Amino acid sequence: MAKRQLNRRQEWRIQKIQDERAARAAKRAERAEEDLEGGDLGPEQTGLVIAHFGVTVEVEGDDGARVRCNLRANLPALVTGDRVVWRAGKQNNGVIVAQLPRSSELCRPNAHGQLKPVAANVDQLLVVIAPRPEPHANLIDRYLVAAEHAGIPPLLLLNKADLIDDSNATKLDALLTIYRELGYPVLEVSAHNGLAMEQLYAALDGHISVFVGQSGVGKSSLVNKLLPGEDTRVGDLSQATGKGTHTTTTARLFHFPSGGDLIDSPGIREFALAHIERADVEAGFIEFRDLLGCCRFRDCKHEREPGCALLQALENGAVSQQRMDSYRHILSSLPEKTY
Ligand SMILES: Nc1nc2c(ncn2[C@@H]2O[C@H](COP(=O)(O)OP(=O)(O)OP(=O)(O)O)[C@@H](O)[C@H]2O)c(=O)[nH]1
Ligand SMILES: [Zn+2]
Repeated sequence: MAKRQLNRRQEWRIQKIQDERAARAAKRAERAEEDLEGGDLGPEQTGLVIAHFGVTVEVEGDDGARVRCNLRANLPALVTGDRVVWRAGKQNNGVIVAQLPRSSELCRPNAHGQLKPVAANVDQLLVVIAPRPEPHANLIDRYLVAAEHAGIPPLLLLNKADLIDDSNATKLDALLTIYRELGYPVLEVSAHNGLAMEQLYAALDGHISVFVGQSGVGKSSLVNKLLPGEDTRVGDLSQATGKGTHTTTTARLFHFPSGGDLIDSPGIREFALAHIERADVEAGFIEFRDLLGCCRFRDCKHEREPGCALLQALENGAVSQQRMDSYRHILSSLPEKTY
């Protein structure tokens, strides 16, 4: 009973905080609208959301200047990477007046299990692997399925190429060959000795990329090398409020000096399969696509059914055993209801 009361009280306090926040946001939006009507704002211009902090976002104008903006009341939630139309205010502030269409959305379930976009317009997913920790094909495949599902082209980045030796070269090569044959680009680099960094710069140039991959493969090392002098762990809430630095977990967009952008946050690095359903997994294995719908039974689960097009492809080598194992492993890890 005591526990329940405590929970209710906590719920009430959370609700109160949320209500107050919403009221403050509405007030700000109202003021922004007043400013608009008063003609106090500059002309409409386009910009890029480089970070968002609750109800305000940091926008980079096309001239590179960064401005903290409120959102006009009728706008949907914006995320890092969104392109917007905005108007500058008088004190390094501004108002977003429109959101431009997104080319892609990276979504993750929030604390309540609802799927929410966390980054927009990402057009390259770098799946980082390394000789150590040893890569797991089914984890790579999870990222590839997630990338296919989101419509974001993936690139496999083998970091720590300096650790390739006689003990692991054959196995790594066999693994990477599967992906190369499927048509996925593969790049071998080393954050430590700088191997193939020029090729990495070229691969990043002109794209908005995100890095994903298991812990310890060297994502931070790569990001630090690509963004020298930039503290990627720190948000800059402070600049506008003057209240000291504030480490944030919100996604943030960075410009690589060599060209291209990165959107990064701890949450994005964990982007994987939480929200994906059976049909998406099938479609996410690109070599299955032409075969889907060709099985004798419409509801074929590709286990041991006669006339199964996937099993046939496995037998004749068009589908590799490793990818089939991965597919089954991923399916078995999905929540029951989606199976
Ligand atoms: N030999 C070698 N070691 C590397 C290389 N890149 C990173 N490392 C090392 O690998 C370890 C893990 O690197 P991190 O950059 O922290 O890896 P991460 O993927 O960011 O890990 P999480 O933050 O846990 O997700 C560190 O000890 C790095 O020094 C590389 O190219 N070669
Ligand atoms: Zn089948």
